[in-house]
Amino acid sequence: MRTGYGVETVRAAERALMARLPEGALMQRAAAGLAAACNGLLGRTYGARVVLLVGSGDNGGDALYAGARLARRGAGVTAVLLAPERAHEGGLTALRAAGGRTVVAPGAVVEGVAEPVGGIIARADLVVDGIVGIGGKGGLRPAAVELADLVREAGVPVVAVDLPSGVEAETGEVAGVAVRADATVTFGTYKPGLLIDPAREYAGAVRLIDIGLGPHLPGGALDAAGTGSDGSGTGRGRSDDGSGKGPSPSPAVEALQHGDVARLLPRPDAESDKYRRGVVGVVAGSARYPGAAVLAVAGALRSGAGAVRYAGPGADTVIARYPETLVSAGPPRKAGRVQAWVVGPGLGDEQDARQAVAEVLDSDVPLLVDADGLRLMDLDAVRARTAPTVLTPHAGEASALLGVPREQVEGARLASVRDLAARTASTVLLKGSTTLVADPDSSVPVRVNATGTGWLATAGTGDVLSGLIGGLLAAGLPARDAASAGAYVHGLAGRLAPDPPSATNVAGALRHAWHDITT
Ligand SMILES: NC(=O)C1=CN([C@@H]2O[C@H](COP(=O)(O)OP(=O)(O)OC[C@H]3O[C@@H](n4cnc5c(N)ncnc54)[C@H](OP(=O)(O)O)[C@@H]3O)[C@@H](O)[C@H]2O)[C@@H](O)CC1
Ligand SMILES: Nc1ncnc2c1ncn2[C@@H]1O[C@H](COP(=O)(O)OP(=O)(O)O)[C@@H](O)[C@H]1O
Ligand SMILES: [K+]
Repeated sequence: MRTGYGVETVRAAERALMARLPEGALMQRAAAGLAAACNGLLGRTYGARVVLLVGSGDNGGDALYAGARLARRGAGVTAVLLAPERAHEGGLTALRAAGGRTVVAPGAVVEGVAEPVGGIIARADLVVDGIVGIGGKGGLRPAAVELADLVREAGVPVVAVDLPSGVEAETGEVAGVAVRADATVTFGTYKPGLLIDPAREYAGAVRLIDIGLGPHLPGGALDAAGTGSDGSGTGRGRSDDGSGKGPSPSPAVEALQHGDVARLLPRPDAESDKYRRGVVGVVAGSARYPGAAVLAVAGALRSGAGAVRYAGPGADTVIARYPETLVSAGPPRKAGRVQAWVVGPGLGDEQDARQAVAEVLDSDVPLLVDADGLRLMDLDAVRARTAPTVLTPHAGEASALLGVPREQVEGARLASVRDLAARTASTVLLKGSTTLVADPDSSVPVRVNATGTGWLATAGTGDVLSGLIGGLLAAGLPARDAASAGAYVHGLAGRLAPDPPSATNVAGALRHAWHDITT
């Protein structure tokens, strides 16, 4: 499990750890990791030109100490100071002692000493972005924007310290200009912003440096380095430092990894039969969109469920393509017993479709609602359900349900998915470049899936996903696990399918993804 913690939680863990370490030790660990990553990126440090962008906080301090280390290995290091009088003192001293030099940023609020730095940045072999880290608030200030613009125009390689400056650590939102990094070296734990778009895109390749924070984070998680997260996300907090600030008792976000998904996927045993393995019912497709029925069934057939029932007008098309499906042309209530329903892909909006959605909403088994089903469902009926409900909107569908513009959902994906889950009392999977899965209980970490690829943005892949997750629900997975494991397998299938894949190819590649995960 990869976990991302919010800023208050990180700070509480940092305080608890710092209380046990000599002054400055933590920053030295961070700087050592950062310098090692820079050495790796530079290839040859001796003689390289390195430019540090240095803000007034500890993020700038990390950059300065790392710069000192690079200077001692023969790099020519120049620190561009955004606030010369407030830059980290120890870091400045270390850099100067190592032979590094400092210049004042053009927009810095000091009189008469600013130097043009555009040329220095343009000639750099590497820029280290230490403008601001987890202490950042709101969009970058004008002087920082000016530096970010210079870096973008220069097109030189950039390493961000802890976070790309300008992105929101807590949410993954980006208000205005932010630094675009090729790599981000982050300390102690991932931050949600490093895992969620649009911020994730600014971070480039993220490297986590273990600075000993893990045991002080709730749940004792140590992230991808893999030395301690129990993956339960229950997070009995050990981070309480007595400050009374009350950090969240669990990670804000978590991302399943191969091993986690392998443990979740159903596996038949000696006692299994097709009913015990779960029967999933698919209500999808219409005269207008018959293909959606086939694609949703294709996903369900590769979900590990014991059987797939199809109910609706696409029965003949489905049986012709997949003879193993149990089909009926009537309404869902006449289809026979199922352990979970999938409703919505390509359903259209005729009266029959409306009725079918109402019927499955009324059922007492887990239910996934997608696509047209999201438009046709009655929200009060959704909230009144006793069995788990999973909604799988893309940003457009989520915006309609929330009554906000689509851009607002795309810019604030974490807040949107949480809001929708709370409002609908459902597990919500928000599709897109990073798929998010939120539980109706807001204290439960949001799952982030990053296995996808832009190639998945093609018609019909969402239908395959619905069938797959529905099958996992029928097999008995809890809603959040079914949705996040389904997104993981589906994203991986998108990568394993030949480029450029169609939805049919993605469905076909599900078995390769499954095999890749479980063996
Ligand atoms: N936690 C850990 O375990 C460890 C943390 N470590 C490091 O410490 C970092 C956190 O340091 P931090 O707390 O000093 O905050 P930081 O990110 O430097 O920003 C504060 C400064 O930025 C300024 N500023 C604010 N918003 C701004 C904006 N929009 N645009 C421009 N400027 C803005 C703000 O100015 P002010 O509001 O005071 O005028 C203030 O001076 C963390 O990210 C990591 O790198 C590691 O060393 C070791 C382990
Ligand atoms: N840029 C992207 N990167 C990765 N995955 C994406 C991207 N855009 C869309 N996807 C994925 O593609 C699928 C598209 O689903 P959906 O929008 O419902 O399409 P359709 O309704 O045509 O089936 C979802 O799984 C979504 O997460
Ligand atoms: K930074």
